Amino acid sequence: MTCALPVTVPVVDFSACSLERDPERVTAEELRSLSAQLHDAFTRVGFVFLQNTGISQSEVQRVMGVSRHFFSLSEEQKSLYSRGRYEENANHGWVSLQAERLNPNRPGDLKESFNTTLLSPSVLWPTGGALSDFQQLKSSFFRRCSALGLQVLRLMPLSLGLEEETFVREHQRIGAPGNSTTLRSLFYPPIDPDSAKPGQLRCGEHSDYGSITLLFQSSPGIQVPNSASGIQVPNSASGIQVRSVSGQFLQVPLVPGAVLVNIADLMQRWTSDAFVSAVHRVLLPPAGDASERQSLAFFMQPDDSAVIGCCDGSDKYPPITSEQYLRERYADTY
Ligand SMILES: O=C(O)CCC(=O)C(=O)O
Ligand SMILES: [Fe+2]
Repeated sequence: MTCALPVTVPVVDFSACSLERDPERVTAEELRSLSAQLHDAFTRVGFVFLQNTGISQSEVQRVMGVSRHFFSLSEEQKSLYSRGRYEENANHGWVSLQAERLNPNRPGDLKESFNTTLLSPSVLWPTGGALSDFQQLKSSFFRRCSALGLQVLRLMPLSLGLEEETFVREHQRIGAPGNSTTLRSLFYPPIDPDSAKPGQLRCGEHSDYGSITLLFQSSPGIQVPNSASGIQVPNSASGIQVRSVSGQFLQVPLVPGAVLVNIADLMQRWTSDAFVSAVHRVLLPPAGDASERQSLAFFMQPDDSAVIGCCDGSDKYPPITSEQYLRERYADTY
């Protein structure tokens, strides 16, 4: 019998491995303790809040601010930067409202987004006026998130009895062709719930695709399953789908200054289900709430050619390349 305890997302003090700290000065005991706290969160909930990471609230606000200016451009202007225009990586660029269904059984999500996947010189960036530092802010935030994400990926193997570089060595090409790690700015416009289609959400139920995701939110909205012990993992050819048996969700609070980190599907496969890639979603605002919402998600993805098997040596999931897995998931979404 499973006992469905209500879940809260743990909050962990990350100062020992903050980007501000000299990595040479971190003690083995600090690494062990942080790794154990991540292990607890990732096995029970799949989500954790990290405080004192070195990424400041003002940095986050600047990136959200410049993103907001971009979203206020006309459709015609934004379409110059549409997703799908680069051969080096199809994911880079702007995605319009309702173009994506993260839950393929629902109408298109009521969100717009801008994906930064490539930092290469071929990229056309919006410029001028309020967007003059768009490229600089996005590129530098991308690099900061990458540095933080790699710190987390370096801590994770320790608690699993694996070698420190196990996950990091498959993330060598972040920001370059051959890796699809993406910084995504999301904009959820104000909604009149009466005009939404039946079943339509801001962001439908889904799990993320890659290794881990870092999330920064302007206001609460994201929901996770409210019961960890009811999680089941059907093993299907097209990928993992994690659901809480109860089907109920918990509203994640906002922890000011903290980064929400979650496990994604390829990491769940990699760890033979030790770490949980939990389904999450963003509902429409309640009736009468005309506020907009923004978030920044940094989706870390192993290099395209990385072959993800099970690191415990089991054959619970067949090996799959990072690129193949991502391609299958995009096919479900668009
Ligand atoms: O905007 C959010 O808070 C979450 C978005 C999300 O889960 C996603 O884009 O994968
Ligand atoms: Fe997500």
